[in-house]
Amino acid sequence: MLSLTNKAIEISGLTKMYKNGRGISDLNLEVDQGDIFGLLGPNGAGKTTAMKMMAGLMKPDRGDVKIFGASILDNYVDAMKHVGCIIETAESYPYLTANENLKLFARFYPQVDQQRIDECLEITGMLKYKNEKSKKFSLGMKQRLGVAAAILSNPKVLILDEPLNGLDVEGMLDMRKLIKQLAEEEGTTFLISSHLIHDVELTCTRIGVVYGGKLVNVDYTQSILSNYSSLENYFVSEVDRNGRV
Ligand SMILES: Nc1ncnc2c1ncn2[C@@H]1O[C@H](COP(=O)(O)OP(=O)(O)OP(=O)(O)O)[C@@H](O)[C@H]1O
Repeated sequence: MLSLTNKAIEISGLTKMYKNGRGISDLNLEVDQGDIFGLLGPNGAGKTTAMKMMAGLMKPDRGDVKIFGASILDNYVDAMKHVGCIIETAESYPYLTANENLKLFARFYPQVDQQRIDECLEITGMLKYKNEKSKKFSLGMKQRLGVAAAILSNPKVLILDEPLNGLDVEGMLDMRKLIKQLAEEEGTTFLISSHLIHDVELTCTRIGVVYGGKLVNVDYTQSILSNYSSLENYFVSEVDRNGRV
């Protein structure tokens, strides 16, 4: 049975240390339903490692992640039922069309039919490219196709690793709009990682600063911006407070 909680994601003591001593340790975090939560941190801070464990792609050394009350360790199938993700890059088969790519993904979900595929293409602005091969797509179009694949099953939680990475200004604006639209209209909860301060500021409702393998602080974007002159200043002060590595 899933518990009736408005906590979309509950992370406790999540730890993964690689043999070289790097990774992420003792991550504790709760993300409410409808939040657009941003993990902000420099390259190598541990964001991708944390997200891989949240999406069940990597086994933690310690700790657990619950998605709507279901543990990824004890109840993986129920936990993952609610999750769509793009970790590292949005992969697609280059010689297949957008539609054919989505049909391949749809095989995992018996309830996803051609109508839902078209809906996802429409939501992500890809319907007009439905029958074009993905090898011809720009990075932004590939990212959008990745999001279309990630939302096929109507997941309540979307985990997106650097979703704005490599996009041009228009691509970023589109992707940001899409994330906000899904949060507002579908109530989707987002966990996003980024090393770009400005992106996180404009996209996320809550922000967690990750630095040197630790989550150093969590706050609402509004509250940060009312206490600091910019998110950049907040970030620098949090990093300094916790000791630079
Ligand atoms: N498979 C691995 N083996 C050993 N070390 C690793 C491995 N994967 C990542 N690391 C190290 O763990 C640390 C965290 O990496 P991670 O990819 O989680 O960071 P990140 O915050 O996502 O960075 P980026 O923004 O560059 O993607 C880094 O120091 C990295 O070098």
